[in-house]
Amino acid sequence: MKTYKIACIPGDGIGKEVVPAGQEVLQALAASQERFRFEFTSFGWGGDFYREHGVMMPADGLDALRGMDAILFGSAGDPHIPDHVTLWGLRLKICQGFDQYANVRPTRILPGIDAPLKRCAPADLDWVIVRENSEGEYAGVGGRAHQGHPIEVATDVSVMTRAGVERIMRFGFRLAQSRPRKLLTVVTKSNAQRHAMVMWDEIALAVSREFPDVRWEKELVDACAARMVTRPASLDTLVATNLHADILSDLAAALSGSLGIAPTGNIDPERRYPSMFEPIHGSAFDIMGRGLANPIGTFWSCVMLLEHLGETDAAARLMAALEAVTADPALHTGDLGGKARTADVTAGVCHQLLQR
Ligand SMILES: NC(=O)c1ccc[n+]([C@@H]2O[C@H](COP(=O)([O-])OP(=O)(O)OC[C@H]3O[C@@H](n4cnc5c(N)ncnc54)[C@H](O)[C@@H]3O)[C@@H](O)[C@H]2O)c1
Ligand SMILES: O=C(O)[C@H](O)[C@@H](O)C(=O)O
Ligand SMILES: [K+]
Ligand SMILES: [Mn+2]
Repeated sequence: MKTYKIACIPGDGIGKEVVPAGQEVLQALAASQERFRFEFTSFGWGGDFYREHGVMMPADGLDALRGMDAILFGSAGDPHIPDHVTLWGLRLKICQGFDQYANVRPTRILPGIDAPLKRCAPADLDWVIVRENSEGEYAGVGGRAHQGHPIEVATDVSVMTRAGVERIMRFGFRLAQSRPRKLLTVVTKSNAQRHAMVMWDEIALAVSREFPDVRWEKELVDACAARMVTRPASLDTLVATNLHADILSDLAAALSGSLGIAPTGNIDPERRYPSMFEPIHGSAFDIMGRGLANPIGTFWSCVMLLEHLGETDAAARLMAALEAVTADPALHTGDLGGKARTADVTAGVCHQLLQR
């Protein structure tokens, strides 16, 4: 029997609730078959670790993760620590440290979910957003000087490299090619941002020639946001910069019913390092510590984790189990208008796994 080594990093806020739930579901899945088992190692990094040690994770923390087959992550974000300290000290340290340059964010309206768009049938919304995950607006380049003085200056410089754009475009085209519609929307802002985004467009055109069977188009990000609402069925696979895709993917999640449902893979396509899977949401300060968080986004991220490991049958079983649970309104959490608790949804998915 194969053993997969999984690092669990709950982090902060509801991450501490949804990651153990994800672990429980993965354990139930493992127990139901004889092909593989999991060896989980949990890391108590995040805001509490920061209060004790002054850093979100140890300086050599990446070394502890290096030999893992995958990472299951919760959220970085603590009400008492500045958001840029928590995000950069944990999530981005891992994503950038392991060069997980492709952030993949599928969105669908799952069975039983009452999505907010009245003219959008479930079949009309089936997207995958590919987020550039290593550079751009998140390059971390910039600075502040003369703090507090009238002449204070601050910059956040977006940095795009040819190598970085080429590899994410190729990833986007390849993903579009693997989906039935073979349609890619390249999200841009090359009207206003006249240097890097123009290079982004040029590289899209060059890479498109390697994929003659993929239909592709350019769309400005503001128009793309509107189109997601007005013509959802016209979209399929999208590729966008780090920040554009961050925003569009929260919109996509909301249009599919809730931020609590949506999954992410932070993928190193070359498999030099472990990839990291997490719900797209954050710490949810308003509901944390109360057992109210929707764990479905984490479970769907576990499906992506299994797919990444090549366990496609197990992934399909888990997806079917969580779709059976979303189909039952009695198992909807508050974000979906229901009264169920994290533990009810988790038990529901584990119960479904026993029947499949
Ligand atoms: N990947 C990450 O680690 C990550 C992602 C997003 C935000 N953050 C951090 O989290 C903190 C809070 O950020 P925010 O408020 O902008 O976004 P958020 O995603 O934490 O919450 C936004 C809203 O969605 C709701 N929500 C989110 N997930 C839910 C779930 N599973 N079930 C039910 N409701 C859910 C919350 O209750 C809140 O009302 C900040 O520190 C931010 O930097 C971290
Ligand atoms: O980009 C961000 O702000 C964070 O990555 C978070 O919002 C996310 O989407 O993971
Ligand atoms: K998250
Ligand atoms: Mn985000």
